[in-house]
Amino acid sequence: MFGSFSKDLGIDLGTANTLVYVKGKGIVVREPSVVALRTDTKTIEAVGEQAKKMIGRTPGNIRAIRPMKDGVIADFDTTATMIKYFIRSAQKQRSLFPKHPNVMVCVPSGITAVEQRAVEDAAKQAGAREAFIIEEPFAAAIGADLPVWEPTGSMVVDIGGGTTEVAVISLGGIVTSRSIRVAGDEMDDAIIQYIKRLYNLMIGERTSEQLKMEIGSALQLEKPETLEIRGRDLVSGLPKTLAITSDEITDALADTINAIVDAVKITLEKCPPELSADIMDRGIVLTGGGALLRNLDKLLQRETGMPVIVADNPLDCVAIGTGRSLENIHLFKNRGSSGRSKR
Ligand SMILES: Nc1ncnc2c1ncn2[C@@H]1O[C@H](COP(=O)(O)OP(=O)(O)OP(=O)(O)O)[C@@H](O)[C@H]1O
Repeated sequence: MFGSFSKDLGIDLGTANTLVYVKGKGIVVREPSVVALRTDTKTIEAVGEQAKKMIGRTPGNIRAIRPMKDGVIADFDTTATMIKYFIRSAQKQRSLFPKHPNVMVCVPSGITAVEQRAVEDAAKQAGAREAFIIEEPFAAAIGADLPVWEPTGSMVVDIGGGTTEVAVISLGGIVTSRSIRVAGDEMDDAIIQYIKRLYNLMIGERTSEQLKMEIGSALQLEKPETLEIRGRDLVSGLPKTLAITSDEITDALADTINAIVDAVKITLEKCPPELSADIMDRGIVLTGGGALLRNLDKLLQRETGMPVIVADNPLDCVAIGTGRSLENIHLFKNRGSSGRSKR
């Protein structure tokens, strides 16, 4: 019955990026989770990379939206359209695809049963034969090669765009977890607010993300760096160029990063002692794009006293784990969604 899953799809439906994984082929689609809608005709103008380019640059009749923004499905129809588009993109790349593959979709662990059902329905509407759900930290742990099915504790911290998911996993289940709606997007917002407050300069989301990625750091750098950015002066209303330092970005990100550190500490406090000992041996593993923020591992190590490791290819762990979980699809059939919290 479960003969070949090579053509089934794993979808990491992220708030920032959506990745599609095909077994034996790897990641075949990697695009921003953005949809551009025409407000007058209510039609889709663009999806993915094309739509992301439109953020902050649309005329009145086009709206670029991120349907998954805060880790929840803000808009069901748009999410369904987006899933459909990504499944089609994957199918286009492999002409041998069946029309109706099984689809495993990865969702934030904080979503409600209703939202979970909405994702399953969206995948079915998009042509999936059967749709399965896997929780994000569980998929991240599989993708980071952690021994999730064994009787040993593994801790994963997945810092994405909309949510940070912290989970302790053992024997195929989430023992304890915490999902907070504080992650990369919140960091970008914090930078926007900081620059506005300090310099009366309004910058866009893309510029603040660039500052975070290029000169951002959780701890001050030994050799501070600077980046020139452009924005709109709120006093004169005119465009202005400004050099921002890495120390300023560290300052701007402090509150957001503290919230992530607190989520990790609280999860550790709730962790059964035997599993804490396993985590002490193996270390806390960071995944998701936020794991790439410089020195976040060092800061977490200092704050928790635990070893902290950034996974290889942190941006891909969830998609890889979602895809690999298709190999154990029978477990998902029997149990509903595997990795479901035992809380
Ligand atoms: N080098 C970097 N430094 C800091 N942040 C980064 C870096 N590269 C990517 N990011 C951030 O990582 C986030 C995207 O990560 P990822 O693709 O794992 O999220 P997602 O899976 O789409 O979101 P979620 O897990 O909330 O559903 C974005 O906020 C992006 O700005």
